Amino acid sequence: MNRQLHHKQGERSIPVHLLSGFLGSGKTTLLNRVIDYYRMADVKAAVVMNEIGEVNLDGQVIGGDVPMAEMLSGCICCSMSGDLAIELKKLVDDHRPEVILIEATGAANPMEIIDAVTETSMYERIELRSVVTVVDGPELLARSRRGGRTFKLMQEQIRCATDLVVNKSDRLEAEELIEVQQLVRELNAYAPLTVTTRCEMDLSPFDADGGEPASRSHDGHICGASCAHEHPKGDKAGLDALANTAEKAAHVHDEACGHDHGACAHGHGDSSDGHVHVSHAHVMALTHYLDAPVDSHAFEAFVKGLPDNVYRAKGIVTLKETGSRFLFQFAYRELELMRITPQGDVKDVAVFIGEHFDKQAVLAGLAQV
Ligand SMILES: Nc1nc2c(ncn2[C@@H]2O[C@H](COP(=O)(O)OP(=O)(O)OP(=O)(O)O)[C@@H](O)[C@H]2O)c(=O)[nH]1
Repeated sequence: MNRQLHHKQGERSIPVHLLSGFLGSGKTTLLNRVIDYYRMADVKAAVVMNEIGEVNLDGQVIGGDVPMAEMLSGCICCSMSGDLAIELKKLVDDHRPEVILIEATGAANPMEIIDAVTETSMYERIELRSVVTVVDGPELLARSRRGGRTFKLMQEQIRCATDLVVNKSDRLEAEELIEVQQLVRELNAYAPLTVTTRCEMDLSPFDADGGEPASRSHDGHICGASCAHEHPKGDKAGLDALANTAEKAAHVHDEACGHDHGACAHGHGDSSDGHVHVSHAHVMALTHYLDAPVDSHAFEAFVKGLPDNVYRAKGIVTLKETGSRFLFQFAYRELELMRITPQGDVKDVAVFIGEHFDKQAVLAGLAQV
């Protein structure tokens, strides 16, 4: 059934694009490009930013002209999915945007967010148009060799995409790039796939008035307009079993919505409580406010020496040498500094994200810079 019928005849739904992808894969880089694209086309966009840490650092690089809802200190895919509905409604009521972009935390399972957005679309004039998953090419390759929970989460994010962006191709050899594409294709054979460096790509999938609503087919695959294909059931043996597990926990949605939830053929974690959910509780964040400028060399050495299980760090620091302020980004052992003039009253801060790392050791290291 046409979901637009939930709303007054003739009233257009606001397209929502969800940006998914693991921590540091390039979601904010893509978000910036898309916002610029909308600016040039004079399309009024609004953004929902979600960060695991207590501060919205990514929001610092987005211009102040874009209405933004911030959801901090948690992950919208679980504890905050109710809040997402409220934030979406508020954005629509207060700003009447023509398009909404949601950047999920890199630890988010897109399925839960997809559910929250589609639920909201039943009473608000919004419509999930695409789920764009940015894949960190080198990281996916490395994780595929090691396995583990983080690799599982990355697989979820790939499976649920309507559009796939294999990013950081500059850090892959030609044969590695082929391997990454094969890996991605095994997980999601349907979504259009673009290989990028710094998410440089054709942005027409984000056109505000183009495309069909993203919808979930019977086999759980979510597809958009560009997805003109048959959806074979159980294209991988293991997926059937996982889909069955998901089915058990499916809360069948209001009939009018035209689809039942939980039928997505993707692997989840525990389902002991009957609620199937991939566990990313192993991902933890440390937010620390800095009360003094840092020495640039000592800071660089500290960040580069962070333990391997801290796989993402970002923040704002003031450099002792010049007194200027920088946004720092550390993803997969690469550090980048960008000079900024923070908007509003923003303190110097460092956020570290990783798996079971020793917070005290990180703080002790930071105290030395
Ligand atoms: N080498 C390389 N670095 C990239 C590329 N794309 C993004 N980066 C860098 O990777 C880091 C993380 O990029 P972001 O766009 O902030 O990633 P994100 O997915 O928003 O990160 P989280 O919000 O922490 O999940 C930044 O330092 C980017 O400049 C790329 O194609 N190649």
